[in-house]
Amino acid sequence: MVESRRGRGRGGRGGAAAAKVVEEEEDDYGEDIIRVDGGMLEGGGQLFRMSMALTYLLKKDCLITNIRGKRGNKGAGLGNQHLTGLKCLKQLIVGSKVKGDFVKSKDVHFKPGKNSIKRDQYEADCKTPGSVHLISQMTLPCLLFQEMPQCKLTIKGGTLVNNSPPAHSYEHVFLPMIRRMGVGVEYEVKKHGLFPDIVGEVEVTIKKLEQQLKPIDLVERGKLLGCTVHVTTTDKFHPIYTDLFKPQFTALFRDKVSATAELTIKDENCPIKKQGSAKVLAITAILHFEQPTCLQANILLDNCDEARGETLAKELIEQLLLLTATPNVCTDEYFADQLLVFMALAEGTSRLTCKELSLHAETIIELLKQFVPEIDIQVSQVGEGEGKYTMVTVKGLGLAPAA
Ligand SMILES: Nc1ncnc2c1ncn2[C@@H]1O[C@H](COP(=O)(O)OP(=O)(O)OP(=O)(O)O)[C@@H](O)[C@H]1O
Repeated sequence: MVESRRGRGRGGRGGAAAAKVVEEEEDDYGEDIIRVDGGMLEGGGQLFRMSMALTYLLKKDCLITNIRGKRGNKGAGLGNQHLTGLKCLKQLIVGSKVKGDFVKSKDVHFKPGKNSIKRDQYEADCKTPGSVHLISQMTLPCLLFQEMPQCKLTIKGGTLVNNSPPAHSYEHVFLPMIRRMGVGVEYEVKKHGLFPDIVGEVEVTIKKLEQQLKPIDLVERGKLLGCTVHVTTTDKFHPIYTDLFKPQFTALFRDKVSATAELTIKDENCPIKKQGSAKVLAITAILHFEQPTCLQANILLDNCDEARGETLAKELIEQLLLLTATPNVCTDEYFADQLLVFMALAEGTSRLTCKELSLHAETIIELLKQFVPEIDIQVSQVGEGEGKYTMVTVKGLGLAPAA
């Protein structure tokens, strides 16, 4: 819940820890502070990251308590990746202030004030394979509203790690979608980062917006044109890809998904130089449609053994079948939540369709409403029975670029 200082008692719902922060910083709180319960709905890292990004974008200080409150006692509080993102944002926004920026911290008070992003480069180092794309999730929307013409972020961490966008989906599905909205972004994987001990590196260069973001309309996809499958493995699993996976996938794809769509399988093995103990097999399948839009499914196995490789193609095909079963679904469950913030910032009305709204997406919608109570976001169900899907319509705020 977001309430102004006046609207609530001392300490608020964050419990004892939150009360401590409040007491320590009594004088720091303005009328406009947004208070977020970091354990609401999905209650994980994404809620923290987007709270911090919206704090800068909407120029409202934020106190987030109970960070990652749904991750249980062991997981709660800031992890390495979340902290690296926060420090990156703090450094980029010259003059901003932050309290609670340490590992395991459950409360963070972030005060960008009226300060803006004035650095044209920064290196964020996770020191572990924490997801570089999740650090980018927090920083990229902010960097659109920077003072410099562009900013080059070097992010060190994981590029193919579980529960986060894998490199190929990020590059070939997510970035093209936001480019359509006017985002100027270049992305390059310098080295893949893998669980448990290979720290990789990407370079993301983001251009300052010259005009407001354009809305996007992702409600029709048209004919399936083709499927690209990116297979990345550490050396040991190369034979699975060549001898077993490729023919199996080809057969299943032709049989069940489309007999005419073109199938391209890309061996992405080369960029991985084995340095640690990682035994990763990462497969991302991207379906390309006419309109244009892309749907993706991915599988990532840390600690893969050869027997597991045999069932992978079938698992991936199941995911692709689910994605293609409902006509007009244009985003998968993951990228729907990641697009919402851009839609909210754009000038005009954006729409997206997905099979079902994920809890991550519901959480972002709730967070946006907390930051901007008057924002107009409608969620509706379209169709019936098996063909039913969800449409989200967002009337964007039309945030103006930095002067
Ligand atoms: N397989 C996937 N493909 C694409 N995006 C993904 C995938 N898995 C997760 N994501 C996206 O990554 C983000 C994960 O957010 P989440 O809060 O779960 O992560 P986190 O920072 O690791 O925190 P926590 O450890 O608290 O879960 C979401 O935006 C989600 O949509």
